[in-house]
Amino acid sequence: MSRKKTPKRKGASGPAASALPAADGSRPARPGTARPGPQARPNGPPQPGRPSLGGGDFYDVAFKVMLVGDSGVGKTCLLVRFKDGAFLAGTFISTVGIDFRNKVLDVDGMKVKLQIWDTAGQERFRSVTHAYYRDAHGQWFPSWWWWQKQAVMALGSQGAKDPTDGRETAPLVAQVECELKGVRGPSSSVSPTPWAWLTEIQDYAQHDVVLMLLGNKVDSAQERVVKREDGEKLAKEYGLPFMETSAKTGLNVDLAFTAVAKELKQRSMKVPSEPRFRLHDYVKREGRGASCCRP
Ligand SMILES: Nc1nc2c(ncn2[C@@H]2O[C@H](COP(=O)(O)OP(=O)(O)OP(=O)(O)O)[C@@H](O)[C@H]2O)c(=O)[nH]1
Ligand SMILES: [Mg+2]
Repeated sequence: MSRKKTPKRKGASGPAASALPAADGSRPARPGTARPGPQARPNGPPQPGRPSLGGGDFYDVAFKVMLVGDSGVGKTCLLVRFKDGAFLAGTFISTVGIDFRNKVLDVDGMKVKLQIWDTAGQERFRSVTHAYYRDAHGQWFPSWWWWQKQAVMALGSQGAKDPTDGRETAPLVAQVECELKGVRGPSSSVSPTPWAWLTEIQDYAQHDVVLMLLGNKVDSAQERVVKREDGEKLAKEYGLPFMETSAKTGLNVDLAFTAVAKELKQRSMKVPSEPRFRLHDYVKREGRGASCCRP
């Protein structure tokens, strides 16, 4: 789906590959600095005990999480809310290429590092995102603690208008319904077009990827066009856990990432004595309704 009036960063005509972080999470080398080769571990040579993020932030296990969805649905804002507890209000600056942030969570007494990749929703960056799905398998790091499992959080918007600047967007449910029915809408920026993300995840992500569907921007009752029940119904058709979130108010943001971290940890650890964690039940039980958290 194309977007109207998206301010572009100066000189950004496509993915600037040299400026993008490597799929293993390392940043491009500055001039005059050496870049670790693909076999280097992100935290240096293997050490007994817990690896560190560099700033004394130790963790037991690390996973890669990707945020995908159309441009403007709020991926960057969701990540900033989760990482820094803040909301990026004001002018919408569309992500160019891809970026990531790390956050370590305490999950049932274990330090779980999530390396969260914020992808660009714009069509012209699609091939960049595809490459990062593939590298999320972690073939570069044949280590037992690194990149064992992958998660993708697919975002849509529950509103028809961007409450920040009033631009129109096709809401999540309309778009996904188009995909379910195989309908191809007219190529207008507001008409729903098939939601290509689930097909893309099937094609490019790990076969046992942890998936979650998020309906973002539920903070504005006036702008909402998708009822929560409709989002839930749709997610059920795909067999996906579903949560409504708001990067603006913080509604369900920590919860969504925690749920994904719990599922990833359980799938990779398989501690027989631990009760089985059920992602669907957890989000259903713990998720809060939009009316609880007005800004
Ligand atoms: N009201 C409201 N606005 C939001 C929310 N999340 C994001 N926005 C606004 O929506 C616009 C787009 O947000 P971004 O996070 O930059 O969107 P994105 O999905 O990263 O877009 P791309 O980088 O182009 O893929 C910005 O103007 C945000 O302020 C939300 O939960 N509520
Ligand atoms: Mg973005």
